[in-house]
Formats: sequence, C-alpha cells, structure tokens
Amino acid sequence: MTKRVLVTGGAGYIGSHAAHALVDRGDEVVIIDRLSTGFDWLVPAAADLVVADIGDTERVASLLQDGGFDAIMHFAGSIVVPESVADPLSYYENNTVKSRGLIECAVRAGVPHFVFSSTAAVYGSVGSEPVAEDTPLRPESPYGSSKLMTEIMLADAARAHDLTYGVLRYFNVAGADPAGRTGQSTKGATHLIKVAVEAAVGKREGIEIFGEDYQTADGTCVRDYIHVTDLVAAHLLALDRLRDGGDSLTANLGYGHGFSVKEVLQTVDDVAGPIRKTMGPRRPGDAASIVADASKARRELNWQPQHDDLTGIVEDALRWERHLQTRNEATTN
Ligand SMILES: NC(=O)c1ccc[n+]([C@@H]2O[C@H](COP(=O)([O-])OP(=O)(O)OC[C@H]3O[C@@H](n4cnc5c(N)ncnc54)[C@H](O)[C@@H]3O)[C@@H](O)[C@H]2O)c1
Ligand SMILES: O=c1ccn([C@@H]2O[C@H](COP(=O)(O)OP(=O)(O)O[C@H]3O[C@H](CO)[C@@H](O)[C@H](O)[C@H]3O)[C@@H](O)[C@H]2O)c(=O)[nH]1
Repeated sequence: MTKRVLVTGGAGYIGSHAAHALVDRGDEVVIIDRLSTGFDWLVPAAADLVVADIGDTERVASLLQDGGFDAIMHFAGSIVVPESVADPLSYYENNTVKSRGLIECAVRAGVPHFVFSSTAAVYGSVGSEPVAEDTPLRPESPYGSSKLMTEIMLADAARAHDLTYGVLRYFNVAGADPAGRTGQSTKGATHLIKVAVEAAVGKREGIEIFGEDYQTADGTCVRDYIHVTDLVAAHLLALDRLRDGGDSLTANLGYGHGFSVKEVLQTVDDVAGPIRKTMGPRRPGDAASIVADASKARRELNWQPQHDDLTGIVEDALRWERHLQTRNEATTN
C-alpha cells in the first residue's frame, strides 16, 4: 500500500511540523485545514492542501474514498483551555463531534491507521509525581473532556472495525523546526514560551506570571516542555508501528521532568536578554504541576528524544519569532 497520509490541521503549529517530517522521509501528504488558526504558508510545498472543515463529512468522505490513504494523522482542533471553559459546546463540537465524523469516514473508506493528538489535560490535577498512562482520567476542563471522548470513540471503533490507532497525549509542546521551515505562528497565543519570546522580540511589553502561591518549589506552576521535533518523531514511530501490524497504543509524550514558570522565564532571559515580568493572580483551571512518565513511548516506540534541552527549545522558539517579525515587516511594507 502507498504510504499516503491525510493530515488534519496540517497548517497549524504541530500539524505543519508533522507534514514536513512526513514529506522529508518520503510519505505522500494531503492536508485538510480550514485555516482558522493555521496558515497556508506553513505547509510543505510537496503536500497538497485542501482548505476545508473536517466537519464537512461529504468532502472528507470523498477525499478518503478516492485518495488511497493508509493513515490519518488528526491534529485539527480547538486548543485553548480557558476558552473551552467559557464556550464548552463549541469545543465538544469541534473536537468531539467532528472527530466522530472523521473516524466514521475513516472506517467507511477502510483507512487502516489513525494517529490522534490527545493531551495531558485528560488527567486533570495529578500532583508532583510523573503521571503514567494508567492514571485515572479526570479531565478538569471541557477541552480535556472533549479529547478524552475522542480517545474513547477511537478505542471502541478499533474494537469493532479494521482500524488501529495511536493516541498520543502531549504535555507542553514548544520550540520550532530547527531547519526554520515552520514554527508556532498563532495569533494571540497563550502558551508560556510563545508569549515569552514574543515579549523578547518586543511584540509584547512583557509577561504576566499567573500565580506564585502554588505548592511547588518556587511557588509557580511546573510543566514538562517537549520540543515539537521530538513530539513529531514519536508520531512517525507510532505510525510505523501500526503500518508494521503492531497493536494500537496510547502513550504520553513529554520528557519526564518539569520546569517552573520562573525557571522557563529565567531561561528566556538568559537566551534573549531580560524581559519584563509582572506577578498576577492564578489563571483559572491551572494545575500546580504536571509532568509525564514517558517511559512507555521510549519502551514501546523506541522513541529517543534528541532535543531534551530547555535552552535549545527557547532558542528555536526565539529564532522562529524573529523570522515571523521579519516576515511581517516584509509583508506590511
Ligand atoms: N500545543 C500544545 O501544547 C498541545 C498540547 C496538547 C495537545 N495539543 C493538540 O495538538 C493539536 C494541534 O495543536 P496546535 O498547537 O498545532 O494548534 P493549532 O491551532 O496551531 O493547529 C490546529 C489546526 O487545526 C485547524 N483546524 C481547527 N479546527 C478545524 C476544523 N474543524 N477543520 C479543519 N481544520 C481545523 C486550524 O486551522 C489549525 O491549523 C490539537 O489537536 C491540540 O489539541 C496541542
Ligand atoms: O502568559 C503566561 C502564559 C502561561 N503562564 C503559565 O505557564 C504555565 C504553562 O501554561 P501554557 O503554556 O498556557 O500551557 P498549559 O496551560 O499547561 O496547557 C498546555 O499544555 C496542555 C498539556 O499539558 C495542553 O493540553 C494545552 O493544549 C496546552 O495549552 C501555566 O502555569 C500558566 O499559568 C503564565 O504564567 N503566563
């Protein structure tokens, strides 16, 4: 069978990195993206881009029916936790209902493999110990619940039909393609490292630290930041496993150690020069600490991360931010 992958959300931050990685190793790639938070200029030249909503099941069905795909990588979705609290039904619509339709189209068209972007948000508050995949799932936001429901649908569909899947639960994804071809370009981004490097290049006046009264070493929240290149490498390994006839798998993707908000911002200061920081209240819904036990991905996928270095992550994010600034100046002049 041809190695041909439908990448949903392939014009977004993580999906565009995956599309590049797939093209780099010779897979054929078709992207479906409605360009709500993604950009057509992030897509590799060798990939076909279909600008459409994955909720347009007629379009998706006809793409899959005639397309000769052996896999779907499903990145499309809505991703901002506080937004999901304010507007839960739109999250269930975009992340759960539309994923259901996509899975159904895959089953009907006989696409045998499905790799899905899930999230550490399916665990909820877990304490300071690294969290393994068999930890009880108690999402605390509609975003986390919307993703968990898709995990459940995939597992049930795989039991009933000829489908194998990889569910990958991402911790905090950051950094950019070291080759400089793509990076996080979201407008009004809320992710810590993205916001900090925007401040470093002068796009923002500074950054607010959301709470310093957590039960952590320095009082700020602890997260497990993973370089997007390592994250994407695990997707390719998961896909290869399925293509080789391996079992479905659910695995965390993180490095297994955490950094506090203050440690991250210190690293940004070290790399880019000091940025302005102000102390603010806690952001609703933030857990004090969440760190992956990522031993399963290493064991089952033979995943060997190459970019487990916070300084390198920040350097790559900063390089991309500078590139965006130059690009914006070029397009506005
Ligand atoms: N960034 C993170 O730290 C993180 C962490 C955990 C999980 N994830 C998951 O990874 C995936 C990708 O996230 P990202 O950071 O690249 O976000 P992103 O917003 O950059 O990418 C999402 C892409 O999906 C597209 N899209 C959204 N809804 C669509 C629809 N209905 N039809 C077609 N296209 C649609 C957007 O235009 C965008 O290009 C998401 O599913 C997200 O939940 C991200
Ligand atoms: O301007 C900012 C932005 C963030 N933070 C803090 O930085 C930490 C990380 O925040 P953020 O980068 O927004 O990531 P999370 O809230 O941890 O959520 C991310 O990581 C989850 C998995 O752990 C994914 O599911 C989500 O999609 C993704 O947004 C949190 O303590 C925030 O309070 C600040 O203090 N100031």
